[in-house]
Amino acid sequence: MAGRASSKAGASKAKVTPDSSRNNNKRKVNPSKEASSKKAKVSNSASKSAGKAKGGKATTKASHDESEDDDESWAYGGISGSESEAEEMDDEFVSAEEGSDIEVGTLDDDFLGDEFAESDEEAKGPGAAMFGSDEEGEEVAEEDEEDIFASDSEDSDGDDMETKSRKLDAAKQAEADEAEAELQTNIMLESDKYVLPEDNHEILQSTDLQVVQARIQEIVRVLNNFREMREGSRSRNDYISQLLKDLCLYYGYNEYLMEKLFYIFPVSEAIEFFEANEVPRPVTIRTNTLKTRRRELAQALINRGVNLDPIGKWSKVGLQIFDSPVPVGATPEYLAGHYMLQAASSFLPVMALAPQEHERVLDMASSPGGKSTYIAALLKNTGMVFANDANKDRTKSLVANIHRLGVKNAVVCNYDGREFPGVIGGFDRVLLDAPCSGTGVISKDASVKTNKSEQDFQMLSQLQKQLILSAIDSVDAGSKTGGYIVYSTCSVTVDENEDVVNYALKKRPNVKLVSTGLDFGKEGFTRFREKVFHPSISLTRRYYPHMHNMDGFYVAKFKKISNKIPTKNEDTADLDEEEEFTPITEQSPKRSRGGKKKAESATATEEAEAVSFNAEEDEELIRASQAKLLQAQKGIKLRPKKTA
Ligand SMILES: C[S@@+](CC[C@H](N)C(=O)[O-])C[C@H]1O[C@@H](n2cnc3c(N)ncnc32)[C@H](O)[C@@H]1O
Repeated sequence: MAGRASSKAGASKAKVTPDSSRNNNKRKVNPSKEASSKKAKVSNSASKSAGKAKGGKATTKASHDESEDDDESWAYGGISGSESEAEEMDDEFVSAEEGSDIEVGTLDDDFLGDEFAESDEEAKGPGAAMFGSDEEGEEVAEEDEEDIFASDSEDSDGDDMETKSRKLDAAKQAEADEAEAELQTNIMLESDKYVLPEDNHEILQSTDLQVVQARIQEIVRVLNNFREMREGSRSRNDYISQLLKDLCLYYGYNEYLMEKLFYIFPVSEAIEFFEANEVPRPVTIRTNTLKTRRRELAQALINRGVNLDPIGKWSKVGLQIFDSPVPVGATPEYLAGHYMLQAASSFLPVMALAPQEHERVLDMASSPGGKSTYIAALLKNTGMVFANDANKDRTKSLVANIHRLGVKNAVVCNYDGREFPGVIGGFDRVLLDAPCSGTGVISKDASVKTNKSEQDFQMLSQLQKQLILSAIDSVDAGSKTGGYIVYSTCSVTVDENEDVVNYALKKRPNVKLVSTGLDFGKEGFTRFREKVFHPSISLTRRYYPHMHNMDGFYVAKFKKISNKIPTKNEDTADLDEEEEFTPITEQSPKRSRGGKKKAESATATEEAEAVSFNAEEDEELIRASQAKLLQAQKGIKLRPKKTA
C-alpha cells in the first residue's frame, strides 16, 4: 500500500472536507479580533469550531505539542447529578476585568464560575456553546461588514471620491464574479456523475494523494445523493468498496480497521473522524486539589509565561495549555505535584465514578495513574484507592505519580485484573479503564492504524469481557454510599464498548446501567449493523475527536443491585438472550471496610468465574495465546490461573 508513512505529513495534504476544520485548535488570543479571522468564513462548519461565547469571550482550543503522562486526551460538556465533581470542589475564581481581552499575566474572566451561564450558548446547552450556532453565520456577515467599513475609512484618508467609487465598483464586480464562479462550480457538480475507476490497475496507479483525495470527495458526494449521482448500474457497495480502499491509502489504515471504523459513522462524518485523527488534541492538565487550587495553579503558570484557559465549564480542575515557554512536564509546579498532565477525556470516567469520601475504590487497570490520582483527590485522601495494574513496569510511573501528587490513601498492586475479587473484593466502587486498541487516540499514536489485526481485536474484547465481570464481582452491592462500576476505554469500536457492556448485562443480571452523570457525549449504540444491544446501553456515552475535540472515548456506569447473581428467569426477562446466564451464586465480599464483614472463601465467586466466560472449552487456549501476546507487546506477564 502506498499510504503515507505517517499521515501527519499533512503539510502537503489538503483536507478532505472543510468540516474537518473543526479540529483546527487555533487559539483566539484576542476574541474580538481573531474571531473575525477570514478562516472562519471558509465554511459554515468551520465557524462551528470557533465555539465563540457571546460578549466577546472565546471558548478556545489549542495545538498540542507536549508529551503526556496519560494515555488519553480530552473533551467538552457538563456533569450533572448529586455525585458530580462540582460538589466536591468549589474552585471559583475571583475577578479579572470583565470583557477584557485575554492577556498573559492575568486570569481572564473565563475563570469566573458564572461566565458561561451568562451566555446565550449556555442557555442552549453545552453543545451549543461549544460548537456555535446559526448565529455564527450572522457574526461572520457582520465581520464582513466590519472589514468593508475598515477599508472605507482607510480610503477616506485619501479623500478622493472618484478613487473610492472606482474601488467600490471593482469590489462589487469582483463579488459578482465570485458569485458567478460559485454558481458555475455548483452547476458542474450537480450534473457531473462520478465514474468509478474500472480496474485495480488504474486504482493502483492513482496513488497520488491529491488524486485519491479528489476521488474520496467525489465518492462521498455520490454516496450522499446516491439516487441522483450514481453511475448507471453501479451499486452503493461498489462505491463504498472503492472509498474504503482510497481512505486506507489516504489516511494509512489497514483495511480491517478502516472498515471497522468507517461503519461507526455516516459517510461524511467518518471522513471528519479520520481527519480529526490527523490533528493533535490540546494539551490539558488536571489541578491536583490535594495540593493547590486551580486559580492558584493558573496564576503560577501564567507568571511563568504559560498561555492557558480553563478546559470548559464541565471541569473545575482542568486547564488547557495553548503555549508555554517552559516544558509543561518540568515546571516547579509540576515537580511539586500541583498538576497532572492528563487528557481531558480521561477526567470523564472518574467524574462518572464520582467516588465519595471514605470509600474503598479499586482502579483495576490504573497505570500511569491519571485516574487513580484523580480518585484520590476526590476522596480527599480519605478511604482507600487500590491502584492495580498487570504490567509491573508501568506501575513504576504509577508509584512516581502517586508520590509526586501527595496521594496518601493508595495501595499499588500488580495483579491480572481477572484475579479480582480473588485478591480482594467488597469495594464501594470499581473503575475499569480497560486495556484497549486505542482507536480513540490515533492522533497520539498513529501506529494503531496498522498494527491491529482481527485476532488482536478478538483477544482484546475477550479480555475486556473477563475484566468487566471481575470488576462487577469486586463491588459490594450493599455499599452504603456506592455499589458502582465504571467501564471505560479510549477506543471507539463497538466490539470493545457496547458489546462488552451488553455481555456484562447478560452475564451479570445483578447490575444495571445508570446515567454516567455526564451530560454530553453521544449515546451508546443500541443497534450496530447486525447486532442488537440492550436498550439501556443508550445510557452509556461515546466521545469523538471530530465532535468533542477530545480523544475517542467510551464511558458506561453500572449500579450493582445485588451480590446474588440471579438466574435468567429471575431477573433477565428484558434481556436479549442468546447465551446461557450464569447459575445462582452468592457473592460475598472477601474483605470489607473495617473488617466488619467476614472474609469468606473465594469458592462461590470463583465458581461464577469458571462458568462466566463464553468459550469455556477454549479458555486455556485463549489464555495461553493472550499471555503470549501481552508479554510480547506490553511486557505483561500473566500468573497461572488459580484452581479452586
Ligand atoms: C488504558 S490503560 C490505563 C490508564 C490508566 N487508567 C490511567 O488513567 O492512567 C490500560 C492499562 O491496563 C493494563 N492492563 C492490561 N491488561 C491488564 C489486566 N489483565 N489486568 C489489569 N491491568 C491490565 C495495562 O498495563 C495498562 O496500564
